[in-house]
Amino acid sequence: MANKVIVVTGAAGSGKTTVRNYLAKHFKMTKVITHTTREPRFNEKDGADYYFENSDTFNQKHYLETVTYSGAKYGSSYEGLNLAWQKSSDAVIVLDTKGAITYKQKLGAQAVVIFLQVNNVEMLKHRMIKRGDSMRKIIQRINSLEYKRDQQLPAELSNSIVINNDNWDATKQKLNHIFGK
Ligand SMILES: Nc1nc2c(ncn2[C@@H]2O[C@H](COP(=O)(O)OP(=O)(O)O)[C@@H](O)[C@H]2O)c(=O)[nH]1
Ligand SMILES: Nc1ncnc2c1ncn2[C@@H]1O[C@H](COP(=O)(O)OP(=O)(O)O)[C@@H](O)[C@H]1O
Repeated sequence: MANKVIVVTGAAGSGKTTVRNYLAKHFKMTKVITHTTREPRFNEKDGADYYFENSDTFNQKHYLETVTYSGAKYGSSYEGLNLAWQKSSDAVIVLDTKGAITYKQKLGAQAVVIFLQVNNVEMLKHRMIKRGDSMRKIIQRINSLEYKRDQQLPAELSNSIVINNDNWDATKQKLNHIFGK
């Protein structure tokens, strides 16, 4: 079977990580772990949520693409993608919209992009609070250009699957329909 990667993108708090975990659990997709220089959140584990790096170790990997998002560096390595493909032909990765565009350009039909949106952008903030992010981090994020940019579907991703994630049960139904359950 040809290798594929599902790219989940959208604004912070739109539900990307939740969707990724659901696809990994119910559709036997392997998560691609990406690299970041941001600090781990209280419940995050190195190697499971991200590879947490400092600026030296970050620079030692081989990247398909890297971005700066809200003051930290993020990058998806060839090592990470190939490791996922060794485990299953379907992989799933969470990226900002800039990374999703690069993935689509580099991987073409091998990359299937899902863009998540919510109707009310105030919801995004409430979800970050619920997730346990610190107020300082939330304010920094909300004021970042990347956060505002990722609320809109970019023109380069106009052929993506767009899912409104206001309601989790409705989102699950859509994912089950798309991925055949
Ligand atoms: N382009 C790119 N974006 C990434 C990568 N890893 C994570 N991201 C994105 O970086 C942004 C910030 O991620 P994070 O700090 O975990 O915040 P969260 O999205 O609110 O959980 C999100 O849009 C992630 O999808 C990567 O390797 N490349
Ligand atoms: N449809 C939904 N309705 C309500 N809460 C949701 C929904 N989808 C995700 N969440 C919650 O919102 C918070 C942010 O979701 P998360 O998946 O971490 O977003 P992202 O990875 O896009 O930043 C989490 O606490 C998650 O459980």
